[in-house]
Amino acid sequence: MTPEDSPQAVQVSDLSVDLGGRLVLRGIDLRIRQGEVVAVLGTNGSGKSTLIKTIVGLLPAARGEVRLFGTPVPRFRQWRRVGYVPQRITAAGGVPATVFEVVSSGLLSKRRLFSPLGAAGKQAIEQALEVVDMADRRTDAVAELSGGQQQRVLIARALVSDPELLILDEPTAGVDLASQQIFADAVRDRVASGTTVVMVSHDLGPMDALIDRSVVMRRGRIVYDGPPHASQTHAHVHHSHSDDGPGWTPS
Ligand SMILES: Nc1ncnc2c1ncn2[C@@H]1O[C@H](COP(=O)(O)OP(=O)(O)OP(=O)(O)O)[C@@H](O)[C@H]1O
Repeated sequence: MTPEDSPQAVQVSDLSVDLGGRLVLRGIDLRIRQGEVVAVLGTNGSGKSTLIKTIVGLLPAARGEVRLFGTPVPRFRQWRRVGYVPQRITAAGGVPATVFEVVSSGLLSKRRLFSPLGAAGKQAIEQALEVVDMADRRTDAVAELSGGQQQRVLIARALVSDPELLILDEPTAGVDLASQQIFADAVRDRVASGTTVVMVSHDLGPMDALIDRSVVMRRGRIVYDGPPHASQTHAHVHHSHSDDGPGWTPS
């Protein structure tokens, strides 16, 4: 089987997304094969998070479609195959929840709602908490954690179901270097067993070595898709903090 024939984890076809009457994504085509590790790069406001949210079904397509493992997202039900770490938000979302509860929500689609967690589930949660070094905080309220610690809890929630596809939107923003390294090691182990990774990042840090391919966005379009090192001139943009400025300043 040639790489072109291998199964697609993500297929984005002619995707346009409208937010508040503005076309934020325009005609995106992207195919990600199972086992690939893809970085999505680009300036602030270029549409990276919008693309990620549309891939996980949080935003509707105005035109075109997204398929996960061959199924159009509106009909996709196998969410346990997908782990998603959102761009930094408060993990608690205003609801009082402990670290353990938030991580256990990553297993919800694996078991029926309200059915008790089995021993295997508990063990998976403990392992995910160990990976992010939060096991000793398991009974603490997430709202009482620091921002970086909350992000580590979200990472544990995404890893706990051992998903085939990890979709990460700046997963380690605000996370210290030691924790970034621990997370990169956890992702490397999963990649070695065939997990597909799509990751938005402004600073790949220890993840850099894992990337097979980079996609660079600008103003809602893909302007580069290829080997990571050739993307450097496009992407190592020390950002103008606006996509309306004169454009990129390659470093
Ligand atoms: N709810 C919304 N309504 C209208 N426009 C929006 C909305 N959310 C985002 N946008 C706009 O869509 C564009 C893309 O935003 P997006 O968050 O996808 O960018 P990004 O590349 O992820 O940026 P960053 O690097 O800053 O996270 C921006 O111009 C933003 O202002």
